[in-house]
Amino acid sequence: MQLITPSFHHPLHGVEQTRQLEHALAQTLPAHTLMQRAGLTVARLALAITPHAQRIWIACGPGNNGGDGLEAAWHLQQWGKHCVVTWLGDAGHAPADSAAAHQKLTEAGVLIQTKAPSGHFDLCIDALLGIGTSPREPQGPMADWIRLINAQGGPVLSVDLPSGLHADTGQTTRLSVQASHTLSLLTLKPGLFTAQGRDTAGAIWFDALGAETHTLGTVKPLARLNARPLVHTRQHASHKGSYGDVAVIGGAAGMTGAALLAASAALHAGAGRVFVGLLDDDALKVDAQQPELMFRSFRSLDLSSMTLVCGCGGGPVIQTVLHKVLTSQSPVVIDADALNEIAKDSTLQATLSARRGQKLATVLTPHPLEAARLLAISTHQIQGDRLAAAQAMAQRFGCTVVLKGSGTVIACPEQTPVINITGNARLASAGTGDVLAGMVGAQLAAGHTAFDAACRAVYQHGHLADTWSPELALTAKQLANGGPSCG
Ligand SMILES: NC(=O)C1=CN([C@@H]2O[C@H](COP(=O)(O)OP(=O)(O)OC[C@H]3O[C@@H](n4cnc5c(N)ncnc54)[C@H](OP(=O)(O)O)[C@@H]3O)[C@@H](O)[C@H]2O)[C@@H](O)CC1
Ligand SMILES: Nc1ncnc2c1ncn2[C@@H]1O[C@H](COP(=O)(O)OP(=O)(O)O)[C@@H](O)[C@H]1O
Ligand SMILES: [K+]
Repeated sequence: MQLITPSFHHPLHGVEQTRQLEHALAQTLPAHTLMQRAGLTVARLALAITPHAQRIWIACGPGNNGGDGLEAAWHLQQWGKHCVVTWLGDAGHAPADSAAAHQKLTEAGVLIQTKAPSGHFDLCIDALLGIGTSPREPQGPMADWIRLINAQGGPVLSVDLPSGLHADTGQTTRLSVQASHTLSLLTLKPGLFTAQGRDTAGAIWFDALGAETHTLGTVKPLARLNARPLVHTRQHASHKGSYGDVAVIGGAAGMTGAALLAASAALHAGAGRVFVGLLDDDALKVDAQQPELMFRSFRSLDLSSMTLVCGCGGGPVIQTVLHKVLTSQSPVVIDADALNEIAKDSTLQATLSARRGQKLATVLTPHPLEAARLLAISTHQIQGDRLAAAQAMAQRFGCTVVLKGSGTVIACPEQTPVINITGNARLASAGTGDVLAGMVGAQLAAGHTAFDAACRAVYQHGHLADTWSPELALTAKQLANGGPSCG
């Protein structure tokens, strides 16, 4: 069993893949073994997180998630805990593993109740729903028990998934369990890490139930967790040309700041030289706070020799430069208003898609609303299945897509998508997206592929937020500078 941390690189399997693995593994083991292992590991974690808990409520649902709870209760009872077990199942109709667990617990003399318990519990174990969750709203006792678990206010350990959270998408029913810990069994599920997942699951633990890593590798995962990027030490005999040039194109009248943030971020993320092509003719010619940045008119930029970060603060006028940017042979990051203009224009969309045939590196960095415009669907639909939405955009435009938000998804045709778990809601502040675009630009300029550049930058962007001092405000400017202590 292990606690999942951002540096943990792991495949994420959805419901279908998890069932395939479960089936394959169960055939190699005596009956009920997987559920017995699940129950034991749940009981062990319960003990680890609340060693002094005496009164424990184990709320068990009608399926095999409930069976895991019954098995856990058996162990906790053996270890001297006062277990209050409630079950929504029916011994005559329960799945075979759960029915066996029910019989074992009954034979041990544990009372299994059907009514909601009263009083306070030192720990609630939520074994109501796992990967069998359907999107229908919980009703009756299931709904009452979820409310009661959430009202306890103490630690809640969810078995496999917080009840109500969908394993594949991270969507929840309106009523769902708010866990402080979740122990994901056999596989890690993508829904734990994106959309509502991170808010409902609490600390996420994983137990492979004895499955070997190579067994998990036999079924293609839906996604992977983003890995901490390797940091390469710079060769002594290198120079600024070794790290590439970035040109930020954007900053229409009144929106210079967004372009400056992206440029500053590219500079601090290691680009050799950073140019700024502002779209406002009356704009800055130099930034005294950041004299390293070189200001040029868009027309005078040699687009063929640099990585282009296009769109930050671009306004509608960005439309006038997009054809030239998209037909350049350079690596390109497309953000913000450039995405909105592409969404409106089928000719630009075709130009964008044509870059794939020329093997040109292209990264799109939409937030959910920009993604919705690109796919001509609603933000609600994007958020309803973020993995599928990022993959649809990557496929449609033939490039790498960074779908931002909690659990940013990075997708690219023919690659397993990646979910990033660094970062937190302190990033919900104006300009942090511009900073990310600049950071992706620096990684592209350093020579990484579009997918790797996106994965590296997204990880680092979130990591900065995770290690930010709690006493200090997180602003985009300081994020661009690499952190609050950096000026
Ligand atoms: N996979 C593995 O490797 C292993 C799996 N194990 C465990 O098994 C779990 C999967 O078990 P599972 O397939 O029986 O599904 P589960 O989550 O118990 O739910 C199904 C039941 O809930 C009901 N129900 C559904 N949605 C509902 C709603 N919204 N509101 C109300 N009710 C709803 C549904 O009713 P129905 O829709 O059929 O009417 C059905 O009765 C898995 O997560 C893990 O914990 C481990 O033991 C060993 C290894
Ligand atoms: N709640 C959150 N959790 C994690 N990351 C977040 C959260 N809110 C915002 N972010 C990150 O902050 C950045 C915001 O980007 P964006 O919405 O484009 O902002 P802006 O347009 O103001 O620059 C993205 O990288 C996004 O993933
Ligand atoms: K559960």
